[in-house]
Amino acid sequence: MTDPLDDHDGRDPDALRDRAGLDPDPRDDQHLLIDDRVLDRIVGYAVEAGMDTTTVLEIGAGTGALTDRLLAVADHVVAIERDSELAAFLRREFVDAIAADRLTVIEGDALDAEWPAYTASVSNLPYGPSSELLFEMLPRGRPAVVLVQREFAERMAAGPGEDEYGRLSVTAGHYAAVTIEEPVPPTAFDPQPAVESAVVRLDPRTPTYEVSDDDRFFDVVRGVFTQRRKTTRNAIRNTTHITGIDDPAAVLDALDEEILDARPGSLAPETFARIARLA
Ligand SMILES: C[S@@+](CC[C@H](N)C(=O)[O-])C[C@H]1O[C@@H](n2cnc3c(N)ncnc32)[C@H](O)[C@@H]1O
Repeated sequence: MTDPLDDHDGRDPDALRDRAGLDPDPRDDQHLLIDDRVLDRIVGYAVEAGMDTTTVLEIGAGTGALTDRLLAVADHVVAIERDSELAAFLRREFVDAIAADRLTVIEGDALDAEWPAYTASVSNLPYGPSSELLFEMLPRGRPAVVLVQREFAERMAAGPGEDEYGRLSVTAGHYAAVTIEEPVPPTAFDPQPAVESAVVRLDPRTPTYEVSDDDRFFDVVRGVFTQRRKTTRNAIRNTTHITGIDDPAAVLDALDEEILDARPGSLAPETFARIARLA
């Protein structure tokens, strides 16, 4: 990978943490990324993928180690941070970038705050709400590079037949191609999380299948995967209260035996779309 931050002498993450003078609290999902190389590579993945960096949204800016590197490649960065002391620190630390109208700091919960229009999102997401935040992000159709728990990343990126394949894979894949760029060990953070993390790239795409109604499609995926150990035939029969399928017999009649005998974990997203259309 070429290094888009080659000429950028990034702020040292340890020095940022010391200047902020706060003890990051894991109960508030505060795991600061302190490995310079990982920080640089996260930004590198966005640049290499050709993401439009006119306005980059960062959720959970912490002490600004990633924000600093984003400012080196973006025209404008919007950083949302829930912790009021960290938001105040960011405003002090990046006073020049704010004055130059290159950085906006929004203090608040990213699940409640109004998000600005943005061209790409690059974030070390808070673990607790990462799923909700991603599903806020994905329908907006903007590319993203996010750091999330590795197990979560693997479930998002999995394909049919893989152990991790499930509702999360089909739903995320409906909006974007999901690529795991690299695993990140707990030692890259302060304080260290209990689990491994991974950097994930999300490239928005239009699905190769058609659904008449996204919500109906997601209900079918959710319902059928609640019975992942059953055959698809039984999963469709048993979950009409979730899928909203009015006439399961008609849906079963229209599907091939091969699909009906298979477990939900081996069905391609196209097949879920077909079931949703039949429903
Ligand atoms: C994993 S840390 C990342 C910090 C920094 N970006 C870094 O990479 O070192 C997540 C940050 O998100 C903040 N945070 C947690 N929940 C949040 C929420 N719901 N909305 C906005 N920020 C949140 C935490 O205070 C913390 O600063």
